[in-house]
Amino acid sequence: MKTRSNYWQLLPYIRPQWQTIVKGFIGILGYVLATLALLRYVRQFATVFGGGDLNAIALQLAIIAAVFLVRGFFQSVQDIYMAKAALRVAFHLRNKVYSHLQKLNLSYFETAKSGDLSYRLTEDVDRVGEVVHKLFHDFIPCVLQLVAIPIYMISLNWQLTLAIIIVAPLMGILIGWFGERLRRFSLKSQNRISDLSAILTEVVSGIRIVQAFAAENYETARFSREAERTMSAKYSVERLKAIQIPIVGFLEAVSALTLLFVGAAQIANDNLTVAEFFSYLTAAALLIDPIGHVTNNYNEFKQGEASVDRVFELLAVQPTVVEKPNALLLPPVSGKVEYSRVSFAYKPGEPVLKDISLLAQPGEAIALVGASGAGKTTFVNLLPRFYDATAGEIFIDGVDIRDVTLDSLRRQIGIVPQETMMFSGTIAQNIAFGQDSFDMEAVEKAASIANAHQFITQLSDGYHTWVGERGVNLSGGQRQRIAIARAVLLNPRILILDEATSALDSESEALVQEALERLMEGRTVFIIAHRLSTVRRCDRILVLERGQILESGTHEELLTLGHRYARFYAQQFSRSHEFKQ
Ligand SMILES: Nc1ncnc2c1ncn2[C@@H]1O[C@H](COP(=O)(O)OP(=O)(O)OP(=O)(O)O)[C@@H](O)[C@H]1O
Repeated sequence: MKTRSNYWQLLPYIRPQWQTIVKGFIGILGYVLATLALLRYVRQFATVFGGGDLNAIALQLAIIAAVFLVRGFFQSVQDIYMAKAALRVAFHLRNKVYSHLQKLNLSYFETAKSGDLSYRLTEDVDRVGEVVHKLFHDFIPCVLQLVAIPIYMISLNWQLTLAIIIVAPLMGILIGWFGERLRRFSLKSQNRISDLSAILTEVVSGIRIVQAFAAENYETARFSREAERTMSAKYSVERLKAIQIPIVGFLEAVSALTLLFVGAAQIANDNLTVAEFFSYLTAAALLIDPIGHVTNNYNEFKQGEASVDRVFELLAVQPTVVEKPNALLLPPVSGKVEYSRVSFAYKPGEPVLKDISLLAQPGEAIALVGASGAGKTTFVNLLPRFYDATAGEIFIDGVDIRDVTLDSLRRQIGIVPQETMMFSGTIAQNIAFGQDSFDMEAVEKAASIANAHQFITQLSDGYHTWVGERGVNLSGGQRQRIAIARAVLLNPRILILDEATSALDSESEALVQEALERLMEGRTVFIIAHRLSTVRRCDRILVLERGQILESGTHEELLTLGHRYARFYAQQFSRSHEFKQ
């Protein structure tokens, strides 16, 4: 059970804004003092009101107008600084969540829904910001007024004040009761919207599959079911609010009527003058607004708590692959890679790699072949520490990869994936991905080596052509060559290549092959190979089966051996048009 609200976790984000908050508080203080001054001048005005001295009345009204002006000024000060502080809290929180997200492991993203994550980073963080804003800009000033104004009222006439506050505890209990329910309903509603947005993201990214399977109606029905759930969750929130507001309003009205009655009785008993009652009524009227705000704020805080929970839930997810506190920088390596009795399991008790040992010399190209699910991807994913081996060690140039910083390790390993992801930006920025500033000449050179220069220069804006979302569409072969250019520019000693399975047209294929060969030259390469031409060219071929190295040797050696690889070759490579020699 939750004992402490997650709101407390916002403190480290609020604290650095203290200077701005103090300025805002000066505004609040000025505002409350001006409100009290207003009550005083209303009382003075009430004494001259019935006297017929128009000059005196005009003077009092002018003073009241001036006090209003001053009060308005302080209100602006408070609004400006508190808004600034709250927006900055949301800004830092959002950045923190985003950078935290980047450090989480692949395993997290394999199960997380991207729509849900983006909702947490946008809507939820916004709502947290709004809550902080409400707290400083609305709640605290209102609470101050709710303290200051009643003190003034008590000093004027305590019997009257007592009449008002009799209903207050009842209201408090009611507000609390409603608030807790609102929080629960809101959490449900928020989760529903998140689910909805997850479906949307899923379908947008997989629209080709949806259309190819003619699953539009199925997806529309699924979305509609989810949307209906979202609607009823929201409806529960609104219905609760709709019940709460009139109940609280009724209690307010009862207090006002009681006040009128007790006021009349006090005047009849000569305990109160009419002017005092005038001022008293103004004070009571000034209380209505803050009471309403505090009620609403309380609801919003309860609703916001759901967002705070969701944001901090994400921040609480710990990466499983972590750097040692005293991790060293991996010095430039020559590219010797050693797997020493490495085992790995995604789920305990279900090993995917079993006791694998391997020594790759600098510059050696190693092809990994094997049936789908044999563990090839898992094997290469251990090297940049996307996952950590469950048992055994991996060394690069004799250094255990768990002893060095992730950054220095990953910078020395280039990866060319099967599907190249383009990020929104220019072609040049995509080639120099992850670098703030880069040398254009080097980018062009890398593109030339990757056989990409020519097609890039033919694009409308050359290297400055926008790609990624809402950018130009590149063909599969062009994307692969961009990925190769990325790796060339990084110039790592170690390379991981995941060969694309989909066939390219023969011209494109030849360009990619040539680019890959240039890229591989002089580097230690692990390549998940699907094409025979690649496999044959490698120094060593590892045949993986059920997480173990079944055979190892050159193409010729393995063919002569006549076991698994030879069968594999006969079954797959010889008959597949993709595996051209
Ligand atoms: N994130 C994961 N969580 C749980 N199991 C996984 C995960 N990724 C892969 N596996 C399982 O681990 C085994 C090895 O998968 P891996 O992707 O390494 O094989 P592969 O040889 O690269 O296959 P393919 O050629 O199809 O990509 C498979 O049984 C797969 O289902």
